[in-house]
Amino acid sequence: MLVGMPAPVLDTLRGGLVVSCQANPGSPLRDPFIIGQLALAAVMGGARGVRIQGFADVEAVRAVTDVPIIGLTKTDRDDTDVYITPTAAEGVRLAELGAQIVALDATRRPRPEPLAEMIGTIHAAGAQVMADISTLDEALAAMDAGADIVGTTLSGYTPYSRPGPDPDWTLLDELRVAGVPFVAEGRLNTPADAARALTAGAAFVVVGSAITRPDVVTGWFARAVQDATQSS
Ligand SMILES: CC(=O)N[C@H](C=O)[C@@H](O)[C@H](O)[C@H](O)COP(=O)(O)O
Repeated sequence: MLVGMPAPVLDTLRGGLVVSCQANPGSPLRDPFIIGQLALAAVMGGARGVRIQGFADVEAVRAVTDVPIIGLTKTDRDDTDVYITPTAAEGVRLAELGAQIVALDATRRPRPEPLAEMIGTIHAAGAQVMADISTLDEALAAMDAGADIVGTTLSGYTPYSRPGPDPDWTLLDELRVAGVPFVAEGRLNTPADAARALTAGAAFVVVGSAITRPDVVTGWFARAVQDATQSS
């Protein structure tokens, strides 16, 4: 059984729902004030924590709520495909702004900084580390490197992991059998998916698009309506 460092903040999330409040580039919701309101609405609905992207949004959300924040950056770089919190400096800044947990890319793709060093630096800044992975091997390596928990966030987003559109239920099973503490995240698009993920062994679940990306959810409905129209 692999066990991360003592995890008081992570423990408060155990068995609960975390809502990812992020807006894609170009979305009319991409504004720190709006992300703060989305976070408040999520907490009102029962979210125990929130997952927030970018310094301005973490700062805005911390100003309006005390719930645990999983912070991350999304940084496009020319030198690597790693884009979720690619450097320790970004992780430290997120911690300074109020993220108790920092999420970072722990895939095996070439990375700008060694994973273990990054995790050590973020721990020293007082935050816990959620390692976003896409395969079991990456999860095991991330725990060896000192991560507190892994997240299935990047399954389907690396060229070698299982593609969507469904959640990667196989990966959840593999993590549970291997005894890796994990968060289920990615394409949990219904309450039944979220409940199933907990039954499958997840410490807690993170849901994003289905709750906080109305543009994406509208697309699901619009396509279904269009398909129905064409087949009638
Ligand atoms: C792959 C990637 O960059 N995922 C991001 C990570 O923070 C977010 O865009 C997702 O919304 C989040 O993981 C939740 O997933 P879903 O929106 O499927 O519930």
